[in-house]
Amino acid sequence: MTLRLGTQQQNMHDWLSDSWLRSQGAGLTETNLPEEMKLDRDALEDRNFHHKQLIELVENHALPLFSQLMSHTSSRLILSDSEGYVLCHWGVRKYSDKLANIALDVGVNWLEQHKGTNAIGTALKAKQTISVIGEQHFIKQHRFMSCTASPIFSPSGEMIAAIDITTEQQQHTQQTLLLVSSLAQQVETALLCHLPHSHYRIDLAEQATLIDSGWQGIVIADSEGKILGTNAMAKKLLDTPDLGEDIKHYIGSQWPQNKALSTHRDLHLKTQAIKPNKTQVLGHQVAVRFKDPKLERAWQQANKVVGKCIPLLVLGETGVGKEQFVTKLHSQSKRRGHALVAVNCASLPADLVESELFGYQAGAFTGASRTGYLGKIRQADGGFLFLDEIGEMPLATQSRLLRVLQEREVTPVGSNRCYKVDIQVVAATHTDLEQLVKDGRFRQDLFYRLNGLQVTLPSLRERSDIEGIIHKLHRKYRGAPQLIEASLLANLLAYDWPGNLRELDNLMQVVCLMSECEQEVHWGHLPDNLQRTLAQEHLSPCSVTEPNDSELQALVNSNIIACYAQFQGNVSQCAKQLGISRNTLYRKLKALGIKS
Ligand SMILES: Nc1ncnc2c1ncn2[C@@H]1O[C@H](COP(=O)(O)OP(=O)(O)OP(=O)(O)O)[C@@H](O)[C@H]1O
Repeated sequence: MTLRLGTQQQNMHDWLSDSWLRSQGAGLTETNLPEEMKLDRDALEDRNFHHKQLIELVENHALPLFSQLMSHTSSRLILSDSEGYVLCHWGVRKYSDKLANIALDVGVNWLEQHKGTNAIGTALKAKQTISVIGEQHFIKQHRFMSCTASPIFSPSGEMIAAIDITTEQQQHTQQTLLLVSSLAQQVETALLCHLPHSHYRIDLAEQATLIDSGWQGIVIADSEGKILGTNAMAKKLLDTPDLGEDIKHYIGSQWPQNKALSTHRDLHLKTQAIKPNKTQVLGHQVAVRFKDPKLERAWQQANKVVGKCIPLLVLGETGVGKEQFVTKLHSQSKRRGHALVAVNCASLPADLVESELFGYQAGAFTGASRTGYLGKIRQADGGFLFLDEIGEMPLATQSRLLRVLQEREVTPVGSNRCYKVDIQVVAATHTDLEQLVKDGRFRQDLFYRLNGLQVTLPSLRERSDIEGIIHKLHRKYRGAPQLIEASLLANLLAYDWPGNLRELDNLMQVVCLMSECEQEVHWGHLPDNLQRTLAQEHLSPCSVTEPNDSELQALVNSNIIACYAQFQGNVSQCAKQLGISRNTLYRKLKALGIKS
């Protein structure tokens, strides 16, 4: 705590004047709103993906407390990465619009050199919790707000992010400083507990009353008692133990004891077993990324082949997220330092396909640029060539592409020189390529070339994590915390989603806009067409009682009701117990008149 709050109180004027000097040194002026440095959508998605686990931990460990204490005020909780890019923010929507006017928005960089003295940038620079109140902001237009930010450190001590609370100036209190430090600490503790192979958490303090205070020391150990990580307080109490050392050297050979609470020398100890967690971190990698087993299998398989440069063919209905899947693969691969060049084979003009893909020599044809053109394949050298909608590629181009894939070299249009390329080819389509081959519209030899490994991404209706996705998108688009009406949720879960993630994403964006400032999203917020579709399904004869075997059906119904009661309304557990899908269970419950 002392470390985190640092010396802001004592050296108030030093840090502030230093920061103002740095702002001036960066060429900023107080009266001009600086030009913003903003990530494009894809780059922001990549960063958010990279920090997926951190964002989840902030949502689970910092957001609830923030919402409880601050959600009624004009305030926002903001998370930036260590490079100052805002990744996410939560809180009152109205205030978010006001902050968007000064570009305190996702994807924008708030380092001091871009925005002058401000809590996020200055806390990242100073590596400690900083409050920048009203007039202390360097830029005049920022002075209506007060911000407090604290850096977040990974278990290995690397600064990975900053968490910030921004309020209207008059609403800023000293407690905010304490709150933000505490939120950062909660997230750091959660990161510690998610270390791979973590098995035991040992809390320690000099006084028993401090054990559960949030300011205790924490040591994480594996199943054999080897230390995997510690927080700053544990480092202090145990005199900086080495990672990999046996915890017994520090807290006695009796450990672990049968009882959770114990003492050793002057320390009070509490030992707990950590439940294996699905999202434990492996460096920057997340061991399990997708909750849906089919998608997770596709992801694991795809990762294996892209490491080996084997062509990957990604299949799936339109809107299932094929492009995003490939973007993520690229960002996790060894080739991420090189380009991901996407070619939409459906929208390539037929007469330009060749020059687009293979490039051309200067002056190769009328209208060609004087300097020539490298072409998509050579642009992708060292990286990924993503051939989207491959089923739409004209036959003539298919044979040239085949040659490139076989020879791994390109001859630009109008040239007789070959250029070697090193590319990872990934193709995607929502069409049935094998059928196209049978119909003679797709070359069989090219199909086999592209089909090193084939993965099929599941449609949204097949996915077991659809409820989680609905809530994730709801969190993404809503302003303040908000509920989803249970019957609406049940219907969304039972819907077929022909447009898959694209349709769900658009819908959640619309309903969040329609339900702005309301506490609950309900039917009335749905667009008319979807209301009609869902209502038809709702009224459709989802009969619970089979007419010719009513006794048996009554038994089935009472079994469903008993099971539902036994699991206290937990649909997932109940469906598992009954051996039916969650969607089927929702339909059955609806037909039984039970609100789930
Ligand atoms: N994991 C995800 N979570 C939420 N929304 C997503 C996710 N993946 C994709 N989407 C949404 O679905 C839209 C479609 O994604 P994407 O373009 O990757 O699908 P696709 O399968 O390539 O579609 P098509 O076959 O039509 O080209 C995206 O713009 C995004 O809005």
